[in-house]
Amino acid sequence: MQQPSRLPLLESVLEAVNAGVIVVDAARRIVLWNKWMSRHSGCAAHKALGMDLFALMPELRGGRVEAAVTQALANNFSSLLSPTLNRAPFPLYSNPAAIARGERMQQGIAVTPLAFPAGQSEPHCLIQLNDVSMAAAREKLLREQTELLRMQTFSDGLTGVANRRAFDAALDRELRRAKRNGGMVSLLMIDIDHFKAYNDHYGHQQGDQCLIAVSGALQALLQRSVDMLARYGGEEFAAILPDNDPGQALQMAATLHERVLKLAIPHEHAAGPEKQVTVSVGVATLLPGQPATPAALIRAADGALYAAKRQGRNRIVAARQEDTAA
Ligand SMILES: Nc1nc2c(ncn2[C@@H]2O[C@H](COP(=O)(O)OP(=O)(O)OP(=O)(O)O)[C@@H](O)[C@H]2O)c(=O)[nH]1
Repeated sequence: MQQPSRLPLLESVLEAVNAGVIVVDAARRIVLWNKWMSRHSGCAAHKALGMDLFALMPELRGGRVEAAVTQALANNFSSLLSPTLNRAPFPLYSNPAAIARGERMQQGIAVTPLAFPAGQSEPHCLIQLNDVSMAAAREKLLREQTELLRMQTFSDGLTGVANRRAFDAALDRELRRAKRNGGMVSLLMIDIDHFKAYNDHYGHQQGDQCLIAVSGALQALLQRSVDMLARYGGEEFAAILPDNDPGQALQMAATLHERVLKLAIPHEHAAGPEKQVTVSVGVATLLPGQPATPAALIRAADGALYAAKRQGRNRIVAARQEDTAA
């Protein structure tokens, strides 16, 4: 049986394939521009053929696509352009709606020198393009979901500040760092006064709003990236202040205490004379070289908080330095 010519068959394949196919010659003139390219660029083959690729799409000049084409033609090197680094160098659109939105397709691009039998032809270069928009969108969604899960794992659902798990990890990390560098770590335990009475009087939902307002105010005051505010328990918050000495920690405790007062949240059974929500704060500091464990530092700050409660609430008490040591 006589074999039919393979050329028309190859041409049909090139036209039908679900990928962009461009071939340029040594002078970077387009010698092949398949249907996929026409459809997604809006430029028909009869217009593209014979043109310098970089005159047809000037924005490709000086970029990675031009560098890859030059490498292919001059040095016979292939290149794969990472879709992460080169999201959409060609002005290509997935569909008419995307054109209307001005939203380019994200592209996977391979640039390959075309092999001809030695000496038979000047070098040519094949550029293959794939629409990776869907894969990129899926990847973006996955990244967002991962970030959301990470946030949920380490943040408190009600207030959005760090949760106990994140607090434990951060305190451990900061104590290790302090030990390595001979640094300090201060810890504040902050507890809303008579919160049970607040809940009983105003209801649990308003209690939740109170927790959100107080944590938001505290969080806003912790400006350094190394500081961490966490919800330690029901109505108890903890602030880790790396590199803060006892004086600085007391100053920060006073600022936080004052800020909660300024919220002026009415509290019928308040600890202070103003009948508004107040906090008690316990402060402890690990000094350079002082042996300490997270448990010892928490115990010291908690003990100071307990003392503040005993002394009448709405106040700040610092732990004795020897109570901080492990
Ligand atoms: N609304 C609300 N209340 C909470 C939440 N978590 C804990 N609580 C309440 O916080 C209250 C804490 O009460 P206590 O531990 O007796 O302390 P307190 O009434 O604040 O008294 P002092 O700390 O001694 O001033 C309890 O009534 C808990 O039900 C929460 O997520 N939302």
